[in-house]
Amino acid sequence: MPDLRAPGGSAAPYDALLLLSFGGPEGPEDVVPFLENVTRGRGIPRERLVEVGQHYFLFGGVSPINEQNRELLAVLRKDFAEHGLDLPVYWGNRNWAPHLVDAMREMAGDGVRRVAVLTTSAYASYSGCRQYRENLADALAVLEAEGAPRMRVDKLRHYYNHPGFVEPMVDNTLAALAELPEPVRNHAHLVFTTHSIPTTAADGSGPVEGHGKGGAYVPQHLEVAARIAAGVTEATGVEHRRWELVYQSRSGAPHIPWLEPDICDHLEALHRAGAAGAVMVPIGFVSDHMEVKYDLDTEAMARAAELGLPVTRAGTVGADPRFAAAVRDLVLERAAVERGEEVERRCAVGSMLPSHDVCPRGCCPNPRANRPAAAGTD
Ligand SMILES: CC1=C(CCC(=O)O)c2cc3nc(cc4[nH]c(cc5[nH]c(cc1n2)c(C)c5CCC(=O)O)c(CCC(=O)O)c4C)C(CCC(=O)O)=C3C
Ligand SMILES: [Fe+2]
Repeated sequence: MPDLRAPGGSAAPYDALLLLSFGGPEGPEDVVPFLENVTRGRGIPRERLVEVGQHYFLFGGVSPINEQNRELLAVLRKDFAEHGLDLPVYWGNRNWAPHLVDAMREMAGDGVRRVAVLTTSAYASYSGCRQYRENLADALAVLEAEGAPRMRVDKLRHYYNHPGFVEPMVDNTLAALAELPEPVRNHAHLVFTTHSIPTTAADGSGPVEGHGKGGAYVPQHLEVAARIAAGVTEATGVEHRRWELVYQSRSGAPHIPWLEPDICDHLEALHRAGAAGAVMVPIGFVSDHMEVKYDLDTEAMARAAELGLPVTRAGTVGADPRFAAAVRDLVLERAAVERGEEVERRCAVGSMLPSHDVCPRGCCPNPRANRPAAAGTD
């Protein structure tokens, strides 16, 4: 079979890669309109919005996410150029400029007709998967209404178990362990964190036939956590058996059940149980954006300091060159599939299979309404 990573691999039939992300405010005047975009029709209590607005104002109204996506774009373009992959990379967001629809309009104007899409979410869930597909359908509808030529979008598969995602996280966890005082290091808990979502959303995530009750969201995270813990154990020779998956950034009404425990409650429980210390490993995110800078570095770290519990935090993959190489691998793999070629080697580590290419009917359902979604069976 052809080596997917060989120089000059073909991206045909794709004309472009689109980086599709969440977006964030870039100044104080952006904060409220950004939050309005994020929460439109989602039943988030007003108090929570005021509170989250404060998180942004604490950082001058600037979310780190856009700058981090610019860095990712740069490293993707560099990686593609160095490997003879002639594929332009565009960027659009769900909630803030550069908006998805503007990126799509630009692509259409540049003659792009078929696009591979990378979302900055590695896992299955409504927020991280189908909602982006709905955003793509909305943008395509706008272009159609404007009389633009037809464009086809394909979303690349979930990459949580790609070695280019897991391996940098192992190194980042090792670095965070090394920041702990020596006597704590070998006994520290690895506390993996991800975005809490409503338990009903977790139950419906991923193709139901593949996961059944409980959905794919939690098992996918448990898989990544187990791989990182194993990688750390291998590198240090110290068995890191004590690890947990916990949740952060809960919003929504209090009477609706979301995934638990919360990171801050968990740190308290660790302290009560006499734990020596902990490393927080934010496996749920691709960059150190506001959910990491505020919810972990500010809030959870303050709780740890109150408790006197030594805690450090591992970085996310961000613009790691191995992640960029993984994206290239995913593009070349999918391009080969779309050309009708046999693809024998799909990179994935651990016990779960490489994710599906095309979201099957009914996966990651929208909890509020059945809306058109692109790049899937329904
Ligand atoms: C699964 C998931 C990811 C990971 C996958 C992915 O990346 O897509 C994620 C990422 C992010 N979430 C972010 C910000 C926010 N998320 C909110 C609200 C919500 N997130 C949810 C889930 C997720 N969110 C959910 C179920 C809600 C409730 C409302 C709803 O059902 O939609 C709110 C509203 C206020 C609040 O209540 O917190 C904000 C401001 C930012 C930007 C950070 C920055 O600015 O640097 C990022 C990357
Ligand atoms: Fe969120």
